[in-house]
Formats: sequence, C-alpha cells, structure tokens
Amino acid sequence: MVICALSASQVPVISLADGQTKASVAAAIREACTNLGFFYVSDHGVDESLVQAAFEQCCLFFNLPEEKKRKCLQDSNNRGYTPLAEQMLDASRQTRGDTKEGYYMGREVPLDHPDASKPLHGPNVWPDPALLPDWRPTMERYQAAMIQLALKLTDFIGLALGLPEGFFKKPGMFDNPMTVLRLLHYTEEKSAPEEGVFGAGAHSDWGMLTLLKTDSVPGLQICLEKDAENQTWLDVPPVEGAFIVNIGDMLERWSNDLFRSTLHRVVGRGQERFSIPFFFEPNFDCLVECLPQCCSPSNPAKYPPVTVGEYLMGKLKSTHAGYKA
Ligand SMILES: O=C(O)CCC(=O)C(=O)O
Ligand SMILES: [Fe+2]
Repeated sequence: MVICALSASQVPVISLADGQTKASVAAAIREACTNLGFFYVSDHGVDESLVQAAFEQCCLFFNLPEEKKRKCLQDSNNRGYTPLAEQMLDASRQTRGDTKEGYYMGREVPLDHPDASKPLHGPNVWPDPALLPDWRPTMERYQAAMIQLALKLTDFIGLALGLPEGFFKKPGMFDNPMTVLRLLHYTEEKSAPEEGVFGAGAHSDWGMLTLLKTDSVPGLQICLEKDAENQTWLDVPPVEGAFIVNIGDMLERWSNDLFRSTLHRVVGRGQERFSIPFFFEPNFDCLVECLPQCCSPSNPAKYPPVTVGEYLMGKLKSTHAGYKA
C-alpha cells in the first residue's frame, strides 16, 4: 500500500485509506509538515458528490446579481458575503484588493445560545432561501464533513508531534472549534505580480489547519522563504479527488516552528476559478503556547502565548476593509 507519493509538484499525497498503521500516516504527515507545511490528502472518505454539489451551489450564488449578493453582506461575526476586492491579504505588496469575492460561514450559533455573545459567534447570514433553496443544507453538510476530516487529521498531527494520545481532545481545545467555511470566486483577471495585482495576496493561514478544494483551474502557489527578498514560488495544482491540506499559524506557534505555516498566494491565469477553503481553528478561548515537546533550553519558545480569538480578530481587522468587530 502506498501511504505517501509525490505529486507532480513535489507536494506529497498522503492516503488515509484503511489498512495502514496510524504511526506510518503520522510519520508521513510529520515529514510533510516540517518540510513544506502542505500536503494532499487522498482516500479521505468525503463523498465526491457532496463536493460537486458545493461547487454547483457556488456557481449559482456568485452568478446572482451583485445587489442580491449584497443582501447577505458580511456581519461583525465574519459571516456572509465579501464583495470583490474587499480583502487585501498582503498590504505590503498589493496595490489593490484580491481579485476574488467570497462568502463566509461558521458553525451556526443561535442568538439564545450562551456562546452567541462571544465575538465571531452567532447565526449565519444565509442567502435568500427563495433564491437558493439548497445552499444552506449543502453547505451545512459540507461543513460537517470538513469538521470530521479535520478532527481525524488533528489526531494524526498529535501523534506526529509525539504528543500523548488524545492530546488535542482535551476540553477547551477543539470541543467548540472556530470553523470557517469560505466559498471563493476568482474573476478571470490575470494577476500581475509586478504591479501588485493578485487573486489572493501572499499570506499564511491563521489557524490549526486548512482543507482546501479547488476546481480544476490552477493558481495556488507556495513559497518556503517567508522573509526572503527574492521569493521562489512553487505551483500546487489541483489533484483529482484529493484535498490540499496546510498548516496554519496556531500550529506553527504550538510547535515552535517545527510545523510550518507556509506562505501561499493565488495567481490568476486569465480564467475564472472557484475554490473552497475550510479553516479549522481551536476554541475561541484556547491559549496557544509552545508545547513542552517542542522547546528546550537550546530551543526556547519563539512566540508568546496567545488566545485563538485574539489572534484571529487581529488578522481579520488587518485584512478586511469591511470587517467591523
Ligand atoms: O483559493 C485558493 O486556492 C487558496 C485560498 C486561500 O489561500 C485562502 O483563502 O486562505
Ligand atoms: Fe490561505
């Protein structure tokens, strides 16, 4: 059985098929996360027809007239529609906002739920069900499938870091996770990196891990030198049937940079593109501080402890013109 194979882009494809030991999958994940911070996952158990249904709904939603999409504009909990160019992920290099529009949804938290008073928690902002009756049930099913897969991968990540079995299952860590499903539509505008125009500007993701599905149009690139002047970018093309997985800043901080939260961007090639990243983050109040397994007197903690909520809100404020906490 092949647990891990290299794709055309040198990014490994890791299979979660039954019949292999947990330790061997964890070892493949450790290698991918320390080298690239990116891998593909195959044999993940997510129904392909559900993925297709989500993309079909995206096509319908983004084809609605602008004023209809603006009826479900992003609220203060970061839910709803974000218009074209509303986000600028890399203000240091971009001359205008990302050439994409999006729609954010999180876990549904009814207004009478005790968590609803927390920032970034609350009911979702749904498109009019008379226009898109299948939107909500499809996206809720898709999100549930993503949470399940993310929890499975989080288990493997614990093993990969040499943590005791069930480490990330402790109360307060992922029992009330911050999850964000993001439906994205890139316009056909060709990016012009030298002019500061990008589908999505260079950034690292902010949470624990991201599960990304894209249509068949390439555009995603990663860069292993976060701070270098002359960055080299490696294409991460779609692999049929697989999800792209990448590590976010929270896990980079927990692991003291052992697992990399790698810089990535989307470069438009002159073709419209749809993608669906799912961001999986720990609980809002979870304190992320260097794991004892990842530091020593000769390798002290590189980051001060931070709560997930504090970190995410800082990032939202600095990249979204329309986000008002
Ligand atoms: O659309 C893509 O391929 C990547 C999107 C992304 O990196 C993000 O939304 O954080
Ligand atoms: Fe990203």
